[in-house]
Amino acid sequence: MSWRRPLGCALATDASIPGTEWLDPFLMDVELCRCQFEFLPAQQGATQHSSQRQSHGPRGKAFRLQLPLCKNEVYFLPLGTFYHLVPSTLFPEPAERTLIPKACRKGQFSCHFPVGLIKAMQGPRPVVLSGPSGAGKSTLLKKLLKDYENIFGFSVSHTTRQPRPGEVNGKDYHFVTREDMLKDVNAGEFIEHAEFSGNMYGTSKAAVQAVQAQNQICVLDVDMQGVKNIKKTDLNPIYISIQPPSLEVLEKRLRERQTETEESLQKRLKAARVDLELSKEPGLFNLIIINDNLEVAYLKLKEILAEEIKKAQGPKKS
Ligand SMILES: Nc1nc2c(ncn2[C@@H]2O[C@H](COP(=O)(O)OP(=O)(O)O)[C@@H](O)[C@H]2O)c(=O)[nH]1
Ligand SMILES: Nc1ncnc2c1ncn2[C@@H]1O[C@H](COP(=O)(O)OP(=O)(O)O)[C@@H](O)[C@H]1O
Repeated sequence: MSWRRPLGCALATDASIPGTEWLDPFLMDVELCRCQFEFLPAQQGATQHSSQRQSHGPRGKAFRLQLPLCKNEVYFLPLGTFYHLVPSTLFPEPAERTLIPKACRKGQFSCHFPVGLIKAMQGPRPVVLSGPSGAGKSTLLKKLLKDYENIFGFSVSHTTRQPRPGEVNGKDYHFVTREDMLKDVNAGEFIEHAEFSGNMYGTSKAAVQAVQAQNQICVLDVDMQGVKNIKKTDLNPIYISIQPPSLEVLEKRLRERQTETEESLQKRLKAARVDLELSKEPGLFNLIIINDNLEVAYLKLKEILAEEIKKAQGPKKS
């Protein structure tokens, strides 16, 4: 077989739940944490892979396990007499995925997992890039997406602002009317949304899921309101603020970019002052990068993301 043995782990479940006694309770001496989970039929999942939609033998469809703590799906893998819980990123060919016994497909289970495994299953964390307009977020992001094409994926936001020359609908943004965006916001389709410089911006659930379904590190470019709102979700990203060396430099860059009217430029500068002030809040960002020299800033960005990049690259196939 072409896959590596995943982190060894079996499950201990509540003996009170019928049908789970086959799960091996050998987790006697590992560090444990407890969490609730639920089996969901694959077709109800928001982040299905096409392979999951296939039928997997006489007992029906493959089932995925959605753990509140985990971004990745996980599967049961029978190894000998034990059932091992493994993240889908480590999984072999779809045909080798196992089926979960019928009795376990419904309801809530209480399980014990080794903390290390939970961490492994969480996969790479998303990344939030924030900072004043004109600080260099898009420039750094584009470099990252180019150098790590299959590792990072951009969460394409919605906005009501007009496209700039060269911007592509569906790639840079989903350009929408305020009416449409409000409708979708009210329908609960957004993780967060904000008003910036007279326009609406927002991250849809679908935008993040589209990236995560590819097992890529999801990168979000959001303003300060976005940062605060994402903090209230369970996305658990790494927060990075990209900042200019000074407001004067910021103004110069924005003017030279030639994308703004005098009015929108002034609005951006005003927002930048507030942004820089708010970003001083301790703990708000994991890292603040002063983008003076682009190459130096890019190196710092890669440095803080090194661990996530390694996780996303996954174990070497043997
Ligand atoms: N909250 C939030 N802010 C966003 C989103 N997308 C973009 N922004 C922010 O909106 C602001 C304006 O973006 P944009 O009009 O593209 O101008 P630019 O940042 O100067 O290129 C920037 O601070 C972005 O980080 C989003 O989905 N949510
Ligand atoms: N380190 C830098 N030195 C000089 N110019 C820069 C640097 N970083 C970005 N720029 C330029 O500044 C402008 C604003 O950068 P951009 O990436 O569009 O910012 P943001 O996405 O944060 O609004 C762009 O014209 C970009 O080419």
